[in-house]
Amino acid sequence: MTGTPEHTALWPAPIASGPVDATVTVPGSKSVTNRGLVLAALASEPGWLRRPLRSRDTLLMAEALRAMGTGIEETISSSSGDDTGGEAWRIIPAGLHGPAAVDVGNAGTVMRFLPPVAALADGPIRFDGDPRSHERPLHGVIDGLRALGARIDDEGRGSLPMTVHGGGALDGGRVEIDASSSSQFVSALLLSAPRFNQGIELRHVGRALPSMPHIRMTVDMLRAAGAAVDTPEAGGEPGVWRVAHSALLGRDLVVEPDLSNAQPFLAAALVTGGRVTIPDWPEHTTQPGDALRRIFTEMGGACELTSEGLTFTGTGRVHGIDVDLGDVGELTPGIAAVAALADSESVLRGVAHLRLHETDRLAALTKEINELGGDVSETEDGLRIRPRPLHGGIFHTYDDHRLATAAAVIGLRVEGVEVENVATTAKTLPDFPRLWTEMLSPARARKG
Ligand SMILES: O=C(O)C1=C[C@@H](OP(=O)(O)O)[C@@H](O)[C@H](O)C1
Ligand SMILES: C=C(OP(=O)(O)O)C(=O)O
Repeated sequence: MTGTPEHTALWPAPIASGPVDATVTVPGSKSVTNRGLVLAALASEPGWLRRPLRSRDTLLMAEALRAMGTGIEETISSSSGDDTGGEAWRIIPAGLHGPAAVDVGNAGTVMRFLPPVAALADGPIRFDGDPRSHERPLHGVIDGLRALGARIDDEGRGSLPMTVHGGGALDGGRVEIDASSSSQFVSALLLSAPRFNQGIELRHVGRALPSMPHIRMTVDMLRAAGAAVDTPEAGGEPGVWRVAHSALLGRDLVVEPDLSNAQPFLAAALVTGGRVTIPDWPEHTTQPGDALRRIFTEMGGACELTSEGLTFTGTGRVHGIDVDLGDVGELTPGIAAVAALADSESVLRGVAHLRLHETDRLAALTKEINELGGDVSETEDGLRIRPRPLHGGIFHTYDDHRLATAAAVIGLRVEGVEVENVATTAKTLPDFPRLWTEMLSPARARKG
């Protein structure tokens, strides 16, 4: 959260005139798309990403990899050759090289996953991004890469902007990092590790690691690309991951829908006592958004996973919740929005690291919900939310996509909520306003 917001464009959040009843097709996962791009660029043969997410974060990733020499062709695939239809990206790995400039925007995945790739490239790669990217932690990646043999010029900042002087190869080997401020430090070093001469033995030292499902996603995707990975969970040493040096295969990967971006739509079913179906909800996934089935059920709804997708049904009652969100931190803004509309108090724990996300999410949610008449207070590691009758007003979003979608959820039940800079949802869900309006439009309501 920084000073007075500069964006003045206001989007009147539509109120729900009754229970929503809709099917909402959610675009691909940001986390899977950006891991898929990195692994494909490091592979020894071309690969495909089908139904990739096309949003600011993923386009920045694609652009950065192109700048380092990777071929990425964006095509609309026909039904022949695959049964997914729609958009498909062909990724053609090539010798990675500088000089190049990478704009990370405010994408944690780009600013953290790409410096190890740049260390493998030949030549200088300059990294910079939005002002907020200078404040987001990067020390685990910088210190880790240096310990593995990389040359990085960050002018002593320990953060962006910086230049990675790629030497065309990296020794790799043993390294210790403190990844308690972001799981992405671990994912970043593991993703490129098969290409390090000695692979990696990565040890996390420090407080608890957040976002474990995202680390599992990294490990699963590495294994699917042919890498040999040892994890603490598979009977390995606690806090230690090992990746062997190996070639990576080019894959043909269909990207799952982004379950964290499904959150506001499921929340709409919950807070209006309606029903929303998300097609293609995966039966098994490492995405943290899958936890919404449990969390939103505890908050008063019910869900059913069928061949049609996930159908979530609200009952008209919304309960508070006491929950540790350390594993699923990116769901916090959406859960806070629902909690502000509940019939009892909520305590959201385990998310102190959200103070260093797109904005200080704990401060921003507290301030903005309280300005609508709410009673939210920050705890050491989260939020305490006591529901109060809310009123309309401007909800500032601090360039944070999840603040904007959280505000839209509140706006379903509170007349006169105006969301500042709803366009910031383009970070991961450019179509959000259209999808939201269509969900609410009677003409689009589910038939039968
Ligand atoms: O690896 C990933 O794709 C992500 C990991 C998490 O980061 P943190 O561990 O920094 O919270 C999550 O919040 C972010 O949205 C995406
Ligand atoms: C924390 C998030 O993003 P990033 O990948 O930029 O860390 C998020 O999407 O909620």
